[in-house]
Amino acid sequence: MILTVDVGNTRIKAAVFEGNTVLESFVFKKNELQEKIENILKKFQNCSDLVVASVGNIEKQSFLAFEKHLNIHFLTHEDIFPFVNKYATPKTLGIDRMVLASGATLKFPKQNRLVIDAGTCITYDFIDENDNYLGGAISPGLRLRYEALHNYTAKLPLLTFETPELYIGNSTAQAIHSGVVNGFVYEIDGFIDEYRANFSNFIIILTGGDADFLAKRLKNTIFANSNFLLESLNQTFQYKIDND
Ligand SMILES: Nc1ncnc2c1ncn2[C@@H]1O[C@H](COP(=O)(O)OP(=O)(O)O)[C@@H](O)[C@H]1O
Ligand SMILES: CC(C)(COP(=O)(O)O)[C@@H](O)C(=O)NCCC(=O)O
Ligand SMILES: [K+]
Repeated sequence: MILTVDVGNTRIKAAVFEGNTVLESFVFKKNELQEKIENILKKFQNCSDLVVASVGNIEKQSFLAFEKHLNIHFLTHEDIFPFVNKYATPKTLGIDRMVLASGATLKFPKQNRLVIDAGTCITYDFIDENDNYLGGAISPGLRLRYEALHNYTAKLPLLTFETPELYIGNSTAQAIHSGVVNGFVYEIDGFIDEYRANFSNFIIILTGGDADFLAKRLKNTIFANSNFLLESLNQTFQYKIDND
């Protein structure tokens, strides 16, 4: 059994795998890390390895207390990945994006792949059919857009997500919901159209905290898998064992 942990900038996601099957998945806050992992390990005592990808401000030290129970693998750029990294600044590429690219490469061989992760940020990652990781884009995620409008203006309230009634927002609240939510959806559809115009034989993977919401609203039909990062962590770990 493998325990995978994804430390994002908003939340921590974790899942226990037996082979390729998810036995249980968890979502929690950063200040709950120690307690939640302890509980998971109490419940799943056969976990042999803990595999972590962290882009949040949680470092390897936070997991060392669990070393008496299982092996800790804190993924870094030095690990082995199944793609050729063509990013001009490979050392600053987010480890979450590397794991997503790795999962897409292993799960969908010999085709162009676009991974869209709608989390704190939206990240776009493109791996071509020859397994070259080319890069993509980073933009503010849904919640971050609401917060940015509030934090960097004098008059805009902090709203929580609501589906806009129209694209012509007829009040401050409706204008914000239209700008944030419709803007978010238009952006992603726009990027997908751009990739489609340039690449054929091409798969899109949508994941992250806003994936399910998005899948219903995008004009492009996409299959959403909110566990894709955790599944990719599990697969990246298997790949590391097989190739080290
Ligand atoms: N309970 C929740 N807490 C925070 N964000 C949530 C929650 N449920 C859904 N979301 C959405 O998930 C997005 C953050 O995604 P998530 O995958 O948790 O981010 P990260 O991987 O960067 O930590 C936010 O834009 C927000 O709209
Ligand atoms: C872009 C990110 C902040 C996304 O983080 P997330 O939304 O998953 O919490 C993260 O992948 C990161 O810190 N990247 C480093 C810069 C780069 O990938 O080029
Ligand atoms: K992301």
